[in-house]
Amino acid sequence: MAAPGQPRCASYDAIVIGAGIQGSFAAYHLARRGRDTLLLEQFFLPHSRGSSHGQSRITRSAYPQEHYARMMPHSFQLWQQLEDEAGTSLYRRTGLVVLGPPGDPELEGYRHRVGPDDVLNAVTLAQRFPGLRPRPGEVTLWDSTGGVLLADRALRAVQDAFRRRGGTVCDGEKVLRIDPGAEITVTTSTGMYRAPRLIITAGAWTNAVVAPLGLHLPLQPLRIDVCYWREKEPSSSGAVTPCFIATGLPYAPHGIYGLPALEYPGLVKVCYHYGSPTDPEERDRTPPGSPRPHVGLLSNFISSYLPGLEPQPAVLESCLYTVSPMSPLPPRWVPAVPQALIPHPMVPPEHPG
Ligand SMILES: Cc1cc2nc3c(=O)[nH]c(=O)nc-3n(C[C@H](O)[C@H](O)[C@H](O)COP(=O)(O)OP(=O)(O)OC[C@H]3O[C@@H](n4cnc5c(N)ncnc54)[C@H](O)[C@@H]3O)c2cc1C
Ligand SMILES: O=C(O)[C@@H]1CCCC=N1
Repeated sequence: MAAPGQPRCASYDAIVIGAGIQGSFAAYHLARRGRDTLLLEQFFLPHSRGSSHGQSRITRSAYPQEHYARMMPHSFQLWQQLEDEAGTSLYRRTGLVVLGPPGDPELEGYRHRVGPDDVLNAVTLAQRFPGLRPRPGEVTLWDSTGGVLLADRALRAVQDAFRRRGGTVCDGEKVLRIDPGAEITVTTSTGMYRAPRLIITAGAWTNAVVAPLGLHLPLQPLRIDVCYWREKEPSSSGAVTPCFIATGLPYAPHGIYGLPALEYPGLVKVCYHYGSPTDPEERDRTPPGSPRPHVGLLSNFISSYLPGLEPQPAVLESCLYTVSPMSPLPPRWVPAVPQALIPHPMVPPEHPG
């Protein structure tokens, strides 16, 4: 224990910066492999300042991106593993409808991820998702593995499982400095820690964390309007609609997605899959009356595709995306991360058998 007034300096096998879903799972899997791990978080947990808060996220198999699609079988196994360990359900299988104009590149990216029987005709769509009204000629695809991850519950579950496996969570501790070396030293607002391995999962604050190391990654934090829309007629009790993703909309080039009413009874979450550039520290400092252009395009969409919802949001919350350049990074791009920051070869991931 450090002398009074001096920061304590504890040593670990690994340190993870940022207790969002990425860092919390990284720490949990390190602890599963017997690594003595410290998970550092600047805000007291739980918090709603980053990207992982809220009740719901979509998960699915049908990603146009090959690397995501390839990960998903193992991802579903890992979710099941955590549900079994935590003794709670984290994934609600609702099915997912992807809709868009024939020939839309993103829709075609989905098409070859689903089977021929998963191209829905109007009758089948009406049975599975009665409130959704595609435009004439639009294609609707079905991903039966699509569903809702209970995000807040998942975050608690993985952090609790990490602690149960001997992991240390220090929240309300902001990382101020990283000194690379064979033993990396991490200095926070109240302590100093050392480990041979460091994982940085700081989300929208990543560049603020790595800047003192002379690093700047091409990342752009975005403020996301999280919108919930009231059902004009309460859906029959217990009825859970599928999730959906709408692509190829000229007025919404990044796509629109929706999840069934979960967080707030009678309110359906429908959001635009993009946002406004922001500083993570300024996300909620939008002057009253600031324009929210994405809410307007969502109202337009809802009036046409989801006429059972009131076309004005009943609840408006905020979240953060951190996006990298839309175009694939040139092959030569490798972050010039000091060697000391690159984790030593760890125990290979458990065979995803
Ligand atoms: C509205 C919205 C909807 C989404 N929908 C989906 C979806 O349906 N499906 C899906 O797969 N994904 C979805 N996502 C994306 C997903 O939520 C994010 O990719 C994920 O939550 C990112 O997690 P993270 O841990 O990287 O970031 P974060 O959750 O932001 O975690 C980073 C953490 O690092 C901490 N931190 C930063 N700096 C420091 C520091 N100096 N010291 C200590 N701690 C620090 C922060 O406080 C934060 O807690 C959505 C995101 C949003 C915002
Ligand atoms: O990729 C997904 O499934 C989701 C869709 C909603 C917003 C973010 N990601």
